[in-house]
Formats: sequence, C-alpha cells, structure tokens
Amino acid sequence: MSLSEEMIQEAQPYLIANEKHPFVQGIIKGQLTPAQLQYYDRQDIAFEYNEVAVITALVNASTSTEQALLFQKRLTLQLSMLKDWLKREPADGPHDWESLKQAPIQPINQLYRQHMVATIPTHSVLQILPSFAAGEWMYIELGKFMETQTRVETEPFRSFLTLSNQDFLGPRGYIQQFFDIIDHEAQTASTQEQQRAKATFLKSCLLEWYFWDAAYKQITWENWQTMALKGQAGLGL
Ligand SMILES: Cc1ncc(CO)c(N)n1
Repeated sequence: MSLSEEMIQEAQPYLIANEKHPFVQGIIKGQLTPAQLQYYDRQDIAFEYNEVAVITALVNASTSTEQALLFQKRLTLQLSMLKDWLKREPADGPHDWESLKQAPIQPINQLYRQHMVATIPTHSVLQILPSFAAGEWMYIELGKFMETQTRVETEPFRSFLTLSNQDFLGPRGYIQQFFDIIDHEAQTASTQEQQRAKATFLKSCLLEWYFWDAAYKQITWENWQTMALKGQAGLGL
C-alpha cells in the first residue's frame, strides 16, 4: 500500500466524525444560526489566506519544475477563490480586506494554522504537502457525502460543501496529483519521515473536526478568557 493510500485509509474514522459533526449536519438541515455561519466565514477566509503561505512554501520546496508549476496553478486558484469570496457581502456586515485583516484569529484556527506553517521550515514537500492536502481531501470527501444526503436547498446552506469546481476532482484533479506527489517523494524518504508525514495528515483531519466544532460553539479567546478567569471548567474542548 502506498503512503497516500495509508493516509486515506487511516483518515476514514476522521472523515466519518466530520460527517457526523453537528455543524456539518446543520448545513444539511439548514439549522445553523447567523452567528455560527458568520464565525465560520470569518475564520475560514483567514484560514485560507494562511494556506497561501503554505502553498507558496510548496512552490519553493518543489523537487521538479512540474511540481512547482502545479503548486503555482493551485496558488492562483486559491487567490481567485478568495477574491470571489471577498466580493460576496453577507447580510450581517461587509467582509472587505481591511476588516478581514483585523478579524482576530480564534484559538482552534490558530492551532490549525500553526500546525500547517510549522511544516514550512522542513523545506520538504513530503512534510509540507500533507498538512494542506488533508483539508482539501476532507472537503472533497465531505462534498461527496453531501451528494448522498437530502439537504436544504436554500442559501447559504446550498452552496456549502458543494463540489462545484471540477479542477479538484478526477485522476488529473489537484487532490490526486497531490497524493501522487506524496507517493513519489515517499520513495526516497526514510520510514520515519514517511510516518511523520502521515501523522501530519491525520492531525490536519482531526483539526478539521475541531474547526467545525469551534464554529458550532463559537469558541473565542474572549470566552476562553472569561471561563478561565471565572475559575470555571473549560468550554467543552
Ligand atoms: C478549515 C478548512 N479546511 C479546508 C478547507 C478547504 O480548502 C477550508 N476551506 N477550510
């Protein structure tokens, strides 16, 4: 079994847990509050800007021109998706570049972002790519899961986790090419390096679950602070 096949196999319990999370179930049933949706929206745009740094690092660490060009193409797609996202004005306030840059990065988002950028100093595609590819894989698999569900057809729920961009799918889609690169890089890596790459992939899958959870519970530094200073037990984390 290839390293990417091992990653996918061991990530199955995380995928099921993500499918069952009340935030994902809330998208299916159209049962999320505007505050929960707004929290997700703000945190996820900031998360995706952080991915720009990770994809840029992949361009730098590439071991072939083909890799560099693939990551560069994915980087362009990331920036154009973010441009479209910023143009959408939610009913409860604008999210322009300025206000976005000032939006605080909340605890779980910070943890996940740092988990990803911590791989950058390795300068190794095998170590950096799984941190990023896991989230992409999770959203693609959740998109497939959504297609099996009878879901609410009104916005903003309808477009959530919808597989609209075909560039991600199929044998020449981004995710398969990323897995092929992981397997190619694994051929010249030690067992320890391979295990480390897999652990990074699985940790990203776990943090995907916590990202939904943070939005569902609207976990902020402020409510963490309140709980801590009141001497109460933590906020269900
Ligand atoms: C938290 C998170 N993970 C993955 C994706 C997919 O790009 C996303 N938008 N947000």
